[in-house]
Amino acid sequence: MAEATLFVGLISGTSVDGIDAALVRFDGEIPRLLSGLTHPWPEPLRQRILELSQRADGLVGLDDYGQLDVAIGQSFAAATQALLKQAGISASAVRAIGSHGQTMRHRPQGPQPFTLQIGDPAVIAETCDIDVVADFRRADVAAGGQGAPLLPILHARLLGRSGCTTVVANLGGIANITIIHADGRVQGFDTGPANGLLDAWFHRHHPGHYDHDGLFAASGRVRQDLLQDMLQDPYFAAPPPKSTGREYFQLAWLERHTLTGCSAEDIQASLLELTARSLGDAIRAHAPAAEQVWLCGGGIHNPLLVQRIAACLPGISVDTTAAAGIDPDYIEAIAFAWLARQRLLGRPGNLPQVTGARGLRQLGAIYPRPDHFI
Ligand SMILES: Nc1ncnc2c1ncn2[C@@H]1O[C@H](COP(=O)(O)OP(=O)(O)OP(=O)(O)O)[C@@H](O)[C@H]1O
Ligand SMILES: CC(=O)N[C@H]1[C@@H]2OC[C@@H](O2)[C@@H](O)[C@@H]1O[C@H](C)C(=O)O
Repeated sequence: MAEATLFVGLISGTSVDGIDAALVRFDGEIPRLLSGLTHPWPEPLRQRILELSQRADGLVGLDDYGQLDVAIGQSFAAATQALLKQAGISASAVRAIGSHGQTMRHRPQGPQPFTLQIGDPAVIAETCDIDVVADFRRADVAAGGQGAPLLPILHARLLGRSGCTTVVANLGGIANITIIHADGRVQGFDTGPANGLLDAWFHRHHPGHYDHDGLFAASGRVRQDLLQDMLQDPYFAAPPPKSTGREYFQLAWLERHTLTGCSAEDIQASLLELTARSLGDAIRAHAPAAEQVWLCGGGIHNPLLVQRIAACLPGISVDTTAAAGIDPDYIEAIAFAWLARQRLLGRPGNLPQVTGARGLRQLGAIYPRPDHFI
């Protein structure tokens, strides 16, 4: 029997801007995006996620936690149904859904390291009548890894070019890079904050979720004293493997620096420059031979951010992955479809040299659809 080739990938990232859903067909090993959409969060649910995922004390009642897990699962199911309707595809044509869920906490260090992605996969399987693979990060963390970033393995397969050092930079809530060295070696880590901090500062001063086209940042000027102070954070110079999240790079982090005398727009400009500088510094330090940088993630729609990143990387060609035929807005959702397929085929999904895990691991747990006994 021919192998079923349609998969759905779902993720809500650290920007919590919406649920990205991708319908993916595999031509052999290569995933092709057939249809994609970003399903909006109900606003109260989005606010709740943002509040809890950044709360320093992490306090949440068990009832609250359980309900949030189910509510997020219901929204992920609704995203899938909207995607299949848009594509004119029935649930029975889809082999499986790979659901990343919503990251609420990421603490891969310490005596009990953990990473927490929620959005009840059983609810998604039951509602959509499709097998679900979820909880992709835990096995890597249990094996001593960071559990993130997970995309480097796919970035390397899709965008690696032998003889050319290539970097893929994702501008999400957090920024992360994959380095594919000319000899094929792959590295990857989170470089620091991106849209999460930009969105939070913007939203404190304006209605709306983000600084559209970077106009607010463009109206301010970069405060070098503040920028240099922020760049002193030990995260930036720490060696990989490393990963971070919104529980660290958030407004409380910004407010630990001296902001007196800085206007709101100066701080927006300085945060944007921090994103560009920390990314550029990481690329120059870890990929000095880089010739090509491919950008993806929501930050590519911020022209000022893209311009500042290119300015931090003189002599390197900087383009979005669209120029390589990969939709920069859906590469993460495509990756979770790909990871679900890896799991069903019994293949590993992590790259130990990236995450620091003790070895290759199958990632994700399977939640079968109602009539599927396996
Ligand atoms: N026109 C625009 N101008 C400025 N910023 C934009 C624009 N469009 C999108 N963005 C930014 O992109 C963000 C969404 O990015 P993205 O969807 O990659 O985040 P994410 O999936 O949560 O990220 P990740 O999981 O990688 O952390 C928005 O919150 C916003 O900051
Ligand atoms: C714990 C977690 O959700 N990490 C995300 C986050 O968003 C960007 C960056 O930080 C990256 O490390 C990761 O997401 C992508 C999908 C990854 O694992 O490659």
